[in-house]
Amino acid sequence: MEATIQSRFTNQKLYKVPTVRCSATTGKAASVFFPNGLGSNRADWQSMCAIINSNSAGLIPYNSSSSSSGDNAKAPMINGHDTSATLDIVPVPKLPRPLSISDLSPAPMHGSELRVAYQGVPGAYSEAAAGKAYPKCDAIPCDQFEVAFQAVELWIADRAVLPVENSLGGSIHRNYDLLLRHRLHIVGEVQLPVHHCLLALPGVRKECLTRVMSHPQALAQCEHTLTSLGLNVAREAFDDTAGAAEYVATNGLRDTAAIASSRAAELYGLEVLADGIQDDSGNVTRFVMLAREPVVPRTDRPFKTSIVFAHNGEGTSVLFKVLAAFAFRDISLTKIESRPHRSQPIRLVDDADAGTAKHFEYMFYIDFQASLAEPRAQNALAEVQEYTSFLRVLGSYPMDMTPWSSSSSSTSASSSGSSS
Ligand SMILES: O=C(O)C(=O)C[C@]1(C(=O)O)C=C[C@@H](O)C=C1
Repeated sequence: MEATIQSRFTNQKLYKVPTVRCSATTGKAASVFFPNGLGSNRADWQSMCAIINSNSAGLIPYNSSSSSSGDNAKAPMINGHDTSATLDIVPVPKLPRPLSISDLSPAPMHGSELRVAYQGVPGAYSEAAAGKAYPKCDAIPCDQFEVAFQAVELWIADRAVLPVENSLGGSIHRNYDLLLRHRLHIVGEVQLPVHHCLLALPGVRKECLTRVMSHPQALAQCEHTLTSLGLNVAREAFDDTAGAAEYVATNGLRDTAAIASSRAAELYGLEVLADGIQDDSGNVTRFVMLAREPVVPRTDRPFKTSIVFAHNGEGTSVLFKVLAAFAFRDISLTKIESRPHRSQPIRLVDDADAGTAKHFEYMFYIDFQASLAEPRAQNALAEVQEYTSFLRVLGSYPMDMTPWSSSSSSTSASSSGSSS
């Protein structure tokens, strides 16, 4: 398991192919027991989560031996551009280097501040989200989502803050899949207004640009604006927005712009060619906070609960029954997402006359607006369990109730009041 994509000494990306190895699913059924009336103390709650997680762990173990493609990697030659042709190299200040898989030895770093892992380099929106969730935290950059999960599991970090959905681009599927494969608990959420800028080296004009680099979500969030700015540029995916800015700066690329935050422009010495280039001024990304221990659910403030379940191929009726279990108890759903069932992606149905039908199998993720301390939520889940072959509670946590303001800066670190 090796992933050297960042030089330890120069803070510059080298981009050998990352080889993160993640788990596969086994597909065995698991059961979950919901006592009628959950105890209110931490011990009860933790033992309940342990039951849930031991069941889900049996179904979908996390191990590091099977393969996955990992996050994007890049070679120094991109779309025929020789990135070694460095012209005006802007001096980039020494910033914390993102954690790599190779850094993940379980030696805890002790300190008084909460250590919060995020994916990306300083200046990424995820760093701002970490600051919003935990205002005085020590934010730890990680080069992949997977590494942020492992940093918490191995006690290198106390929390991870990871994006799960964006108002324009939709769900960040990789993190849904990783939530299932790891055993961390969702302990909170923050919603971050995302305000993108077009950044280039000082003196570069828009007309000189042939390429724009950024995180795929950021490229998608600015698609129409790029066209309306008259930019006829190739879009190039990068691991994170600030990483793209750093790459443009350290390689002196005068034909390439990055889409990133104004903080990234300051950090990497780039100029803002255009400000607020997201296609919708209300562009917002929702992040979840992850921890090794769950929070004790409460009823004195708005809570959300996130679950994931699978069923044994009885068509749409199961989904209907699950939704009804919430609807009849007046519990609002705030999100529903489906992902391929990794251990059983396809179900074959033989029909003597018509041949073999191939149905896709899914994992369903649901967020609902209730605390697991509420009997109506416990009863709904007890009912859901009857219809499903696998059920796991990912977390029951305080909702982000920050007053909505689409214009507030994504890089300001105001408290959401939802820290756990
Ligand atoms: O690249 C970054 O700066 C990130 O923090 C990642 C990310 C994402 O994954 O969606 C976060 C917020 C924005 O939606 C764009 C990119």
